[in-house]
Amino acid sequence: MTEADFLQLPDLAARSLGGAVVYANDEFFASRENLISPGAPDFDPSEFGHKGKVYDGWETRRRREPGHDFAVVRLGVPGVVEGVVIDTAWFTGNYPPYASVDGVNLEGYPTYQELLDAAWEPVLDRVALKGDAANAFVVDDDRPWTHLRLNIFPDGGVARFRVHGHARPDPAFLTGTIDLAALENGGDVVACSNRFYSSPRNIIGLGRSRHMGEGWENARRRDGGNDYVVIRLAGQGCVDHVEIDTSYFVGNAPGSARLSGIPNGDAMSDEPSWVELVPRTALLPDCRHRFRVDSPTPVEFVRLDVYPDGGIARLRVNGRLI
Ligand SMILES: NC(=O)NC(NC(N)=O)C(=O)[O-]
Repeated sequence: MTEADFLQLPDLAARSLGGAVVYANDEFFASRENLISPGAPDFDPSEFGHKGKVYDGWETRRRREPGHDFAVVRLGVPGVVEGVVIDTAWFTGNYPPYASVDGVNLEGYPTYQELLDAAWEPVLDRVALKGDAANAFVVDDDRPWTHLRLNIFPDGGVARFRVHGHARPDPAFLTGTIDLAALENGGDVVACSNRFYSSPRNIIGLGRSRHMGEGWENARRRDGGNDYVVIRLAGQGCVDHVEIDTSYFVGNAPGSARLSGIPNGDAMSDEPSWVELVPRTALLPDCRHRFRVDSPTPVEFVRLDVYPDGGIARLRVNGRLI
């Protein structure tokens, strides 16, 4: 996989997916939690605090003894890592010259002490970093991890740590009726007609959106066609009921929408065999719509068509894996 490819995959460490930075051996200058903050890091050249220059990142003190610094990240959902970004934005005279990444796959809810004592495995061997740069590295390892350890050599500051890959949720929690499309359950967006304002992946994220920017918003369409998003479900499943949520899309909700499924897994085929899950139905602005689905055919992909364009806050595809 190339850097361009892995950057398209979800960030498994993102706070919005339940990721957390659970430990750092030192965070004298700047807090470890900033590593997984959303968006690009801020920088105000005039801002100083009691401990020095304020950075939107994780920054350790200058080391005066041998060793190196590290931070431990719990992934929001366990997963296979295809690439990491160690972003040293704004760290120039104080970035770490080298970094490496280790992983561990632990059941349950390990304490930080259990994490420190865990048998970590190398995920990314020691690499050279550039200062003030989004250092991207492809990872070639198909083992799933629950936690990653970012090691910096010997010390310094990292603004953001992004962990791109495929979710591999615990199958023990994929029983009964679940949201087959949810990112946390292993669903993901595989195609989308237009992602001009915001990512279509938002519609399968955790929880409800809090404003328009947390949904999927395409551009105004001027060509007579319609916008769509295709989602690979957690696996083959029978759909019971769906939710199409236009919350916060008031002047820019779709006029109507349709949900179809593809049973054979060939979403990219020119002639997939479509199953109608929700026929084309008028939508209201700023409204959670729920629809019962009456189709016995299991599907592996769903396609949401919006007519002609417009924003969607969330799509929930509730059903049972077969
Ligand atoms: N100007 C700095 O950034 N200095 C120091 N860092 C902070 N945060 O003040 C340092 O030693 O790296």
